[in-house]
Amino acid sequence: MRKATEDVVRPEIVRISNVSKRFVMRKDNSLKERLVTMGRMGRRHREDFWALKDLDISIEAGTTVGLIGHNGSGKSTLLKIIGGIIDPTSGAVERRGRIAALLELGAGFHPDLTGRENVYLNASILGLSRATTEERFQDILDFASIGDFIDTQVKFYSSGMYVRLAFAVAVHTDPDLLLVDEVLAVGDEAFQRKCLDKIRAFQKEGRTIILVTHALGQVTELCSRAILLNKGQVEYDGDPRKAVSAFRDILEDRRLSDVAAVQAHSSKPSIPSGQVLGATVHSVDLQVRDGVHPGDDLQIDIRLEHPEGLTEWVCAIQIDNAMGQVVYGTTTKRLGIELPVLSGELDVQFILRDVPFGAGKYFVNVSLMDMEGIHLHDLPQACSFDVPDYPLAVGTVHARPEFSFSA
Ligand SMILES: Nc1ncnc2c1ncn2[C@@H]1O[C@H](COP(=O)(O)OP(=O)(O)OP(=O)(O)O)[C@@H](O)[C@H]1O
Repeated sequence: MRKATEDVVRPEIVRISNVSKRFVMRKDNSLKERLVTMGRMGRRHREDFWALKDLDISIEAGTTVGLIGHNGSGKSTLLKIIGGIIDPTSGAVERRGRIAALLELGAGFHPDLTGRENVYLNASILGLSRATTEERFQDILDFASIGDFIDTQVKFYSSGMYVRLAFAVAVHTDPDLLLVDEVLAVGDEAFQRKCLDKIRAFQKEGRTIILVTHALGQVTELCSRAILLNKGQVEYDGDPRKAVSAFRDILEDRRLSDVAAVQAHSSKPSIPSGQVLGATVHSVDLQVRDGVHPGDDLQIDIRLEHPEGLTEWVCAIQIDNAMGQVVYGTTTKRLGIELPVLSGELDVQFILRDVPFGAGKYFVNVSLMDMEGIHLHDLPQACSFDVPDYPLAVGTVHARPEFSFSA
């Protein structure tokens, strides 16, 4: 087995020079338009789309690089270009060593062949001799753990079984460079853990891994470098934590403009039922620098209005993390608060003591409800706050870790 190359100058394993990729999009017009333009189809219905623009990236051997970015930012296209599955429209890609690629499901295996036949076919495409494949076959089978399905045609496999076998073959072909595109998300948790262990073993052996993932925790945990793509260009390249935080900023900008668009299109209720006009959130201790820190008291100021007077009502807050999962919620009803009549505008405040949020971005949603819990008006993502990185742990909950052992 190879040794990690920690203190050696690392050679370049991939060089991407001035790479751009154009796709031609066919615009489907209505049947009427198609009939009218019949015989003159072609260019009028085709549109160039640049999935990647002028990329210059150099990847050193022995590093683990995460490619992140929102849907359609070009991550898979870049990975396919690195793997030589597709060619760039312009620019050059140089690579060294043996490559194993786990790209989209369905690529690489022949549906009519059995798992066993596909292992031999796939291994030979990846450069392994038949004798070596035979030697490693049992290991591949053990890793995939798909049992008797190995002699079934792969067209009958579930997506999980498929990815198990594909990953097992890829990691047993002794690759210098392993490319993994999101496919790991398909397997069950136990298998994902097994794959992550294998990736860690590869790292120790000094192999290079390029990973496309939407699991941002994986990026900060596994990668030594992360590249953030945005509209086919490199937005950030370097420290994984900084890349993830820059990505969250992009996500927030998109979210806010989506929310603004929804609000602009949603018509006001015809019967006046009250409104949440706005909300702000900040740490009660205004001395506190950037963001909200674990242990701070969080203050949410909300402005509500009702034109005619609402006698029995409830104000609710819900805090979501950047993945849209609810992490906290409460209402004035739960707190047993008797509210005054809501007539005209009114400011209310929630103070959450001693908040234990883990690093990341959080969104505050505010609702005005009646006593039965019927929503009279919602203001989703009314405001947001950031909790800075905590080097000792990841996750939505903050807790100070301590560790001890006894022999
Ligand atoms: N074969 C193709 N023909 C036309 N357009 C394509 C093709 N492959 C990708 N695209 C377009 O290129 C853009 C980048 O796609 P790509 O799959 O690389 O994005 P991604 O960042 O991997 O997205 P996701 O996170 O959704 O997987 C998208 O707008 C996509 O529609």
